[in-house]
Amino acid sequence: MAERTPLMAGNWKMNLDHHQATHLVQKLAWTLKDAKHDYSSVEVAVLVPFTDLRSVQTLVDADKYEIKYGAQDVSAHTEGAYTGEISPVMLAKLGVSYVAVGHSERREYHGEDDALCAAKVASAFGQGIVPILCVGEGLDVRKAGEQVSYTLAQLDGALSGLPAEQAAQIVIAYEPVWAIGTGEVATPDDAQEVCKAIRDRLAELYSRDLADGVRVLYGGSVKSGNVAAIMAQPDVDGALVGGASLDAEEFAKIVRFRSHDVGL
Ligand SMILES: O=C(CO)COP(=O)(O)O
Repeated sequence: MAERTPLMAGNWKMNLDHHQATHLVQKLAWTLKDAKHDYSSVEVAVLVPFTDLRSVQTLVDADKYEIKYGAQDVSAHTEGAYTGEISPVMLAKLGVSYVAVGHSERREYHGEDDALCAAKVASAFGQGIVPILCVGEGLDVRKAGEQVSYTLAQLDGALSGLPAEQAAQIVIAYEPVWAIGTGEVATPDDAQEVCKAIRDRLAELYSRDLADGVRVLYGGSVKSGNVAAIMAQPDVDGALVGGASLDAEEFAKIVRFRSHDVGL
């Protein structure tokens, strides 16, 4: 099986202005440095508000931090009369590595559908930015036991037409909507069930080899106290962390999930 470097990505959502962003990234970098964190063993990224990106870029470049950064959304277009949107070209100029696409809050509050997600995935890749495609079911779907088919339909829709070279780079985040910001974390088995189904679908759509190289993250109320059990699942390759990523020490503990077992 291909080696997959775990990715811990903090999704700040609409929190922290550019001053606060600088403080948090600095504190995170120092905390991880003190702990001698090896970024090649667990990759670290923060997905920040657009208005924070330039400040975060300046800091990361100046201090040569290994923390990656990204945005929380991207336009499906590269330029033109799209008031309020942000082009992937602009994001690429700011050195972003990742962009979230299709977060459930975008789907719910902005009516984003799978076709738009597919366009945004293509738009990000067009500028060399890796999309973190978010999928996951709501509570009604979970109660009906249809979480796998529902999530795979979202996956199929957003990957529609995506060439294998790009699919090989994508990151998928399984975020059950009922576990987001609710404190109700999916059990490790719940996370594994859908993350495995996502990987199996990638194998069907592309190849087993490709699927084995794609990172599938879990998101939804991840904290330092529950991350190790979730990461122990074979098909979970990291976490997309909301609330807990706003606290540098807590997020650093999540990044260092492997050290918890040995009490480091
Ligand atoms: O939506 C999420 C990350 O994208 C999860 O948010 P919480 O970690 O706050 O539940």
